[in-house]
Amino acid sequence: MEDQWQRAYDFAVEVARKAGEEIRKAGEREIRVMTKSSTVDLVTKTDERVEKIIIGSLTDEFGEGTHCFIGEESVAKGEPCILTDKPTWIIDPVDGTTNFVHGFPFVAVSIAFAVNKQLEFGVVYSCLEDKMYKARKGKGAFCNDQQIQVSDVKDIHKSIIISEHGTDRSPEKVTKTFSTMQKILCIPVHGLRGSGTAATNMCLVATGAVEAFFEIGIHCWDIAAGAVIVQEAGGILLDVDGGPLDLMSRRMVSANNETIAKRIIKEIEIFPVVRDDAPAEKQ
Ligand SMILES: O=P(O)(O)OC(CO)CO
Ligand SMILES: [Mg+2]
Repeated sequence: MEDQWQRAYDFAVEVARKAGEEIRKAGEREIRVMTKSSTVDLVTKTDERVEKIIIGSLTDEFGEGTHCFIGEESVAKGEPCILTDKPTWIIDPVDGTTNFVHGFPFVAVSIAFAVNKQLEFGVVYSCLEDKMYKARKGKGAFCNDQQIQVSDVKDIHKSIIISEHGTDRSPEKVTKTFSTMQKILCIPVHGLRGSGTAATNMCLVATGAVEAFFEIGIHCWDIAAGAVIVQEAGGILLDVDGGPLDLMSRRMVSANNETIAKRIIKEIEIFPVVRDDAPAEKQ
């Protein structure tokens, strides 16, 4: 049924906007910061509250038990992170929590929807910029209702690449991350950037502001919505080894085209990360 999920898509946009308003208001008050996997992996009451608002709104709309949820803060509290064939919402209530805490102006709500393990649509609301990015499979990608498209640059020397440092600060991983960045910078490319939110980074690929975003260590909720947006804007998604993207692998290259993606992949120093869907004892 072609339009089966249109209501869900439209509702996701409404919910993302409501969540973004909550984040904006919360940013005007004092923010109490807690930590998760390390002292630089930050979380706030706003992350937890906004995730509850999103899941609560979706449950009220679509009924208890009809849809599954993978939410960053629910998983942090022990909920499973397994993608099944059932209709599943993949949610990051506050992507860019560190930015939110510091008032660095890129913070996004990321909501994706998958059925039979295939992403149907994605919504990223960059709430401090008031930019609503959305895309539904086969229907194009939009920012504030204007259709968006990736850049047509094929020459890596004329590109801007985005990446992040992540929250794992073990010296081996930081060394590999910086070594990759150094090699890419010295190709040379026009520039290296990082907005501090994976969801926004992917939207920047989708609008053509940058040619590629890659990262090892991101989670499925950081990239699921952005993945649909990049693809619908004409871009591609790959694993850092050049294979197909695996949403649960915590590794991703998103790019405007294969030429740029493959050139970046040549320079990426891969390090191991624990999959999002690994059993709890391996996390
Ligand atoms: O701010 P969050 O949701 O922890 O996400 C980070 C990466 O995990 C930025 O994308
Ligand atoms: Mg995130």
